[in-house]
Amino acid sequence: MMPLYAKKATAPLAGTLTPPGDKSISHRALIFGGLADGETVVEGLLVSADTTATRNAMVQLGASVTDEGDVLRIRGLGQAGLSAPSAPLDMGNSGTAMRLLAGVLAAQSFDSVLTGDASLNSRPMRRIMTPLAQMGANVEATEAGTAPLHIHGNPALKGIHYDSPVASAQIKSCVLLAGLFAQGESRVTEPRLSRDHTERMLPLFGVRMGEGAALQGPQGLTGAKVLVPSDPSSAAFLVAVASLVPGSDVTLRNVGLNPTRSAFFDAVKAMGGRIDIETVNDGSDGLEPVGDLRVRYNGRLKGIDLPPEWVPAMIDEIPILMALAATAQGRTRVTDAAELRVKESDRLAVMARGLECMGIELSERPDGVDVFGGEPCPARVEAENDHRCAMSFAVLGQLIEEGVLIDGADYIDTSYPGFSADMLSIGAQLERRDG
Ligand SMILES: O=C(O)C1=C[C@@H](OP(=O)(O)O)[C@@H](O)[C@H](O)C1
Ligand SMILES: C=C(OP(=O)(O)O)C(=O)O
Repeated sequence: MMPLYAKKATAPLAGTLTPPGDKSISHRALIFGGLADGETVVEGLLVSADTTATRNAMVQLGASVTDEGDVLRIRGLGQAGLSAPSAPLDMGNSGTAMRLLAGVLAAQSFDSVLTGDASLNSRPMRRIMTPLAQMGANVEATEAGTAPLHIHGNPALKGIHYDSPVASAQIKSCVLLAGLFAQGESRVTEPRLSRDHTERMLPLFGVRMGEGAALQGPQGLTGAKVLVPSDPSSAAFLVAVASLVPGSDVTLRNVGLNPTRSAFFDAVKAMGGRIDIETVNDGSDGLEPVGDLRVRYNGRLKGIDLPPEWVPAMIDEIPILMALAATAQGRTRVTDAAELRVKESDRLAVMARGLECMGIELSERPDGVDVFGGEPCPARVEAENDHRCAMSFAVLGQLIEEGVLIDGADYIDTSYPGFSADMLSIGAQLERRDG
């Protein structure tokens, strides 16, 4: 595909829109629905390359999934109902799809293979192989600990208490999913709380959870109705662009505000941005908290020291935070964010190189970065097929008269297929253009 070209917005951005469905919740709805007895109905599912990989995998394992307008219906297979896939399961670009399904497949009575694209097949998988092995699973990876994963199913897993060295919802969910099939309790603790969608959603499917991330196995799921809110990680780009372009006033509807996901909005406010939130659901019913966000330009942002305890709750928003930091007054410091180096790309490095091309001063450390805000200048940058880096550069381009040309921007569809359309609808300047 041609590079993406983003250039200075000619007028304040304005409008109201509903960002796409939450990717994390959509993956879980597809997997849990496929495992459940009976029918699951999903409203607001994200349809993107990543979630399509999960959907296809569930179908290869025997589930039936049908679309009815905006509603998705999954006829689940029940606890013992999955069948052996006749080919490797291709998870594309999606770490979540691979790591969550590995937990399910480790406990089956058949063997399976999980693979992905070049990015996914270079991401670390020992982080799930270690706890799965402790449960009695047999998963083989390459010598580097990467996919393809050859999973020799073992229906006689045993529950464990896993004290994860990393705050990771993918590790936590992998263990809990395997735990649904295992004998005894499975419990995961982590250095900081990662997104808790699995813990919130399993009870919807009739699973009895223990305190925190814990459950007693074996337990089956029953079909449920899932309402998927808009993805705060996708909304983040719109919040950012409205906070950067003078005079902007943009409203985002139905955005997920789970506290384990919403720290980016706090960071924007700490930088001086203006976000007014109208609560739609405060989450006291145990479901996902949701609200409408009105974002208004509020002057030039200022740099902050990002509190390290906020990082897990905005783990996918660090690239767009770095883009904001590039134009803010003063220094922004990010620490305790080494996880960024093992996402779809080394996000700290890809963002740092791109911002440097735009003339921004910064210094990188193994676990973070200092960005010294300035005036980004026209440049050609490389997003290395990382959707979030590509969208972050496109947001920053809205401040640059002669624009920024973004190579490696073809993977935006993994999380936000409507990104360009949504940006254009509020007045941003974006197009595909010949290099
Ligand atoms: O569980 C999930 O849905 C996700 C967890 C996070 O990954 P880690 O668990 O590796 O932190 C996040 O980066 C990813 O986009 C989605
Ligand atoms: C890290 C991400 O996703 P995943 O780990 O599922 O590939 C992301 O969407 O930013």
